[in-house]
Parts: sequence; structure tokens; C-alpha cells
Amino acid sequence: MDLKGKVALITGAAAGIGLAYSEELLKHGAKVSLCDIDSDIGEQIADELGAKYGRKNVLFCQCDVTDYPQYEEAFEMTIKVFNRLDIVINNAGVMNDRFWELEVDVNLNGVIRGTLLAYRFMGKDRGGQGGTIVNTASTAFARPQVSTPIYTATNYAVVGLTRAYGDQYHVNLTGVRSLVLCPGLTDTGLVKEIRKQLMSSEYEAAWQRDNANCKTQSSEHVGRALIEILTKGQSGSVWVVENGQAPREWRG
Ligand SMILES: NC(=O)C1=CN([C@@H]2O[C@H](COP(=O)(O)OP(=O)(O)OC[C@H]3O[C@@H](n4cnc5c(N)ncnc54)[C@H](O)[C@@H]3O)[C@@H](O)[C@H]2O)C=CC1
Ligand SMILES: CCCCCC(=O)/C=C/[C@H]1[C@H](O)CC(=O)[C@@H]1CCCCCCC(=O)O
Repeated sequence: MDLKGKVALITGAAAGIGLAYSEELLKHGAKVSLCDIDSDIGEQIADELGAKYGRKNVLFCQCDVTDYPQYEEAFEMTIKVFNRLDIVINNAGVMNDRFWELEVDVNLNGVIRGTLLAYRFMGKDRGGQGGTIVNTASTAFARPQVSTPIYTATNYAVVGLTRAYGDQYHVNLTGVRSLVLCPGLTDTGLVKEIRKQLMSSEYEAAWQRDNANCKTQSSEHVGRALIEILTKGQSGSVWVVENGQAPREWRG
């Protein structure tokens, strides 16, 4: 896929994996709309990326993916500024089973909102040009994270959603392809205070076991994997990116 001049909207773009996706897309000539709930860091990142890759290529939209009207505004603003939309990356996510309703609202409902909006604004059946949706899930879908059952469930659900929408039936109807990238342990600011992120402090032993054999990879590695997947991923495909290895297609 030639990314030059393409426009990508990325959620959770102010930090970690979303930021790495954004920078990699800019390096390949795309324009990015950085969407994040955190406007202080988001504006700062947009300034930094703008200075490096051209101010006209970077936009920041403050957006909470649990709030449909805000999310809708981010789509409208992106299209108003860049005049097109080609790629939607549903990446914003949290891991905190204590606040499981919020976790489900961000990790699953947020991806559903982003997917419905992507079809509305890019679907050929709705007057759009077609495009690509990439969802970020986690290796927790394939190897359940025993310490965080609800986080695991949201990732299962996102993979199921992507596979169903990724079917050729939806591609024929809308011209939109759907893919899912499942990273393993990645070096981001993700786990702040694990005791407070698990449903019970007794789950800490399970947390240690869940992650015992994982090798930390950089978020830049996941960013580079995104480009590879965008280039060769068939609609409905599921990609695991872990231990710093090349993306591997998961076939069940
Ligand atoms: N870091 C890791 O080891 C792994 C991360 N993932 C997934 O990758 C995605 C990104 O995670 P990281 O980059 O590690 O996290 P991170 O915490 O470094 O970055 C997440 C970003 O999402 C934003 N965000 C949080 N709630 C939001 C909301 N309601 N609306 C809009 N933006 C919101 C945050 O402000 C932050 O900028 C998540 O979906 C996570 O589940 C999956 C597997 C492993
Ligand atoms: C022994 C402890 C190692 C620390 C493990 C870790 O920090 C990350 C684990 C990830 C696992 O390998 C696959 C995932 O999905 C895990 C967690 C990702 C959480 C992202 C949440 C973002 C946030 O809450 O800000």
C-alpha cells in the first residue's frame, strides 16, 4: 500500500504504540490525525511531530473514545482539515480490571464506535472512497492473560469483531478492509501500578506467570509492523507481533 498522501486517524496517539504508529505513518508520507483523551500531551506531541514531518501533515483532535459525539467530531475535523480519510486505527486502550466497565467501554465499545464511524465516513455504500480499519488488540486474545480476565475478554471481542467485519461480504459492500494487530509485551507507559490494575492483589502471582516468558519489544517495532501489515494484510487477518519478531499471521 502506498501511504504517500494518505490520511490516517489514530486513537490513543499521544503515547506508546499509538504514537509509534503515527510517527511511522508520517515517515512513509501519510498525514495523521492524532486523537487522544489527553490534550496536554496530545498538543505537545502534535507540535513535535509537526516540526519534524511538516505542520500541514499533523492534526491533534481531543477525543474520548467512550463519547460518541466527541469521536464523531474528530472524524469530521479530520476530513475538514485533510479533505479525505483512508485509514482508521482503533488503538486507545486501558488495562484495569478494577474499573472493568470503563475498560470494556474503552477497549471494546470504543473500537465498535470507531468502526461504525469508519464505515460511515469511508464506506463506498455511504458515499466514501473505501479504506482500511486497523484495530489494536493483544496477544492476550490467543494466550489468555489469567491475571486480567476482563482485559482478556475485550481483546477476544476485538479480534472477533475484526474477523466478522473483515469478511469479503463487508469488503464488497463498503470497500473497507479490516485488520487486527495483536502486540505482545511492549515497552510503553502502560503498567503504572499493577496492584491497582488487577481485580485482586492475589492475582499478582498470576500476572508474573502470564508475563514470565515474554521478551519486551519497543513500540517502534510495533510501529514498523503496522506498515508491513498495512501493505500485505488481507481483510479479516489477525497479526501477532511479539518478542521483537516480525509480524506473524494467526490462523486459529
Ligand atoms: N504495551 C503493551 O504491552 C501492550 C499494549 N496493547 C494494546 O495497545 C494499545 C495501546 O497501549 P499502550 O500504547 O501500551 O498504552 P499507553 O498507555 O502507553 O497509551 C494509551 C493512550 O491511549 C489514550 N487513551 C486512554 N483512554 C482513552 C480514551 N478513552 N479515549 C482516547 N484516548 C485514550 C491515553 O491517553 C494514551 O495516550 C492498547 O489497546 C493496549 O491494550 C496490547 C498488547 C500489549
Ligand atoms: C512481570 C511483569 C511484566 C510486565 C508486563 C506488562 O507490563 C505488559 C503486559 C502485556 C502483555 O504481554 C500483553 C498485554 O496486553 C499486556 C498489557 C497491556 C496493557 C495496556 C494498557 C494500557 C494502559 O492501561 O494505559
